[in-house]
Amino acid sequence: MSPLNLVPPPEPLLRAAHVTLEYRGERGIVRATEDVSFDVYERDRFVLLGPSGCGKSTLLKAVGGFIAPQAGSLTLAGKAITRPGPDRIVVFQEFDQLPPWKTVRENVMFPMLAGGVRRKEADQRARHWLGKVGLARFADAYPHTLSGGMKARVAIARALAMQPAVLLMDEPFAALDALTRRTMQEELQVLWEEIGFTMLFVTHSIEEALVVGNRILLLSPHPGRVRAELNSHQFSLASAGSSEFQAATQRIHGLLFGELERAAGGAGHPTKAINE
Ligand SMILES: Nc1ncnc2c1ncn2[C@@H]1O[C@H](COP(=O)(O)OP(=O)(O)OP(=O)(O)O)[C@@H](O)[C@H]1O
Repeated sequence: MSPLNLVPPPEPLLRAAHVTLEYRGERGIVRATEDVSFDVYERDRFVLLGPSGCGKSTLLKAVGGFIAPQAGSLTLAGKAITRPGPDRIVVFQEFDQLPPWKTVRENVMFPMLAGGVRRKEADQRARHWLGKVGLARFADAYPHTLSGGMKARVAIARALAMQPAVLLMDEPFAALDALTRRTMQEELQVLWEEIGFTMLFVTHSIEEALVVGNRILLLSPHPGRVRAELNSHQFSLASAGSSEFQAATQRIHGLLFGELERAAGGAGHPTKAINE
């Protein structure tokens, strides 16, 4: 034992190390992110925040195993990510990803059955998770009869029923009206408190990042590079109107856009590091 009796820090569940991502098409190479590094630990609600086009979705796709980095590496529990897998399930904002000819319960069962889970167990797990998101009564309804918020809940139930190591969420609430969006953020928080899953959440809304996340990675405009990383566990929907919340919003805005606004002659906020 070392004389200082130091406890080694926990290993990250998900590690992005110097990740550069590119698209190669007929019109040449588009660099989406450059040299991006971050660590996600178990039970983190880790948010990728940045302006449109900074490569947030591309990073999520790479973590999902749909595209490979040009440089750097992505590892989950120490193993290189090389392909999609049931340990990383993505929830998108296009809820019409729910096949309309399947009932809500069949929609939740579908990926489990495709992954080899027996029908009886898939059915039990679907009912369990639909109960968790408050949709037990709608198990036999068809998606077109549901509101946008209810479809979002089905997508979340379907993802969590797969028991992924990391839940990947790509602007899942962006298409919802403001009130429903807030409700969904709150429900996600309640689910997380109850279950304690690990989540990687993409958004370009500063307020959403502060409410949903416990840690936020700020990315620069295209191509996305890391601007800063900060803790945000002290914020929730309840604190959204507070002066502390407003101050954090302003500071993040400055970190994200300060240089751009100064370059454009605007009243930008100074880019100072956040060391919380
Ligand atoms: N399939 C593709 N082929 C070529 N370029 C792409 C492709 N998908 C995205 N890009 C480009 O890669 C860059 C990053 O895109 P990405 O969608 O990851 O950004 P984002 O931060 O998620 O943006 P938004 O918030 O608008 O969704 C952009 O310049 C985009 O035009």
